[in-house]
Amino acid sequence: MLVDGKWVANWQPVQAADGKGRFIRQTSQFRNWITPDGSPGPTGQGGFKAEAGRYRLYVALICPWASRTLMARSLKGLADLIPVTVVNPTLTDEGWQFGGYPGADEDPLFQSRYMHQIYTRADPHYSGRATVPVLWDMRQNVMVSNESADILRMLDTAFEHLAPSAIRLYPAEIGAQIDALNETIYHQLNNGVYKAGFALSQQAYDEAVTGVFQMLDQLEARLTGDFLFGARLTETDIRTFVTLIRFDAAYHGLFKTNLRQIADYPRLSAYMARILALPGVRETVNLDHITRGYYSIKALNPTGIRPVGPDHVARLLNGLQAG
Ligand SMILES: N[C@@H](CCC(=O)N[C@@H](CS)C(=O)NCC(=O)O)C(=O)O
Repeated sequence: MLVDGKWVANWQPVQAADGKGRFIRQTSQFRNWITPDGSPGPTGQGGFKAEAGRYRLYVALICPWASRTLMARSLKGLADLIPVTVVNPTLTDEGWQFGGYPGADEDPLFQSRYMHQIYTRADPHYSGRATVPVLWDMRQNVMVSNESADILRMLDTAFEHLAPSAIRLYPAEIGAQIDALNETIYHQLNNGVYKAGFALSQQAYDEAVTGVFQMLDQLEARLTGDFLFGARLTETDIRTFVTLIRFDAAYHGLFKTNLRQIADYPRLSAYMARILALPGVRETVNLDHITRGYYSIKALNPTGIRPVGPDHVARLLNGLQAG
């Protein structure tokens, strides 16, 4: 991580835990919003007007939080307006690295070697982890946001006048319900799998894994329609999908969330395939980056050996053309 702009200690997945060995995820620090006219958003500073080609999204294809934003970018038809840079999936001692792997990009803006250099460019005294996603303003050379939940929301509304879209990921009239379901899914599932995988005690693991499967059971029961809120796709579906698609291939083995697989849940499996088949979604999923990335986390898998299966995820993805 960075302390006062300097990289300290080799990269470790867990830098913070509570007294009971529970993994604590850090809070994002760059919280500005792009808006249609550059007026300030709910947090941070103003001055980030929606413009074609002005902003760049830095992502890792292994990362569910980054993939949320990639999916929103695709589904909202913003691919031509917001270019993307993909980091190398392998976690190094200095965190995310650019280039050097099929499907990974060099940093086109500053030729940085590591993602942490983007953070010190944004703030020479930054202290914290150098996470993805990062939304970067190429006009002012500043970081707009490193919080995927906020980026999802701004992509939903800010560019509407430049790229009108029939999809509304956060319809105001069900906003409160979306917020409430997001919250539970985040704690029990999205971050729940990480809490299981990065637990430093049996108790912390037991608590986390119980939450994960309670959530999956609840979602299986809830899914009587196409999506979690019935016929329309919302951001909650995106936030759920990114965890489901990684589950059998990575979390089930590496994070020990192995009571069941998603393949054991008929409705969740059909739901995952339904979302995957939406235009532009398949292209945001790269199974090679996902397995390579997770199984490169040395603290959990010192040899870096990547398991061969399960092959049902690959079959599902290959059935929908390679990406
Ligand atoms: N709250 C952030 C979390 C992002 C995050 O934790 N990303 C992980 C990858 S999945 C990361 O970049 N980790 C690198 C690190 O922790 O050093 C968000 O949702 O945008």
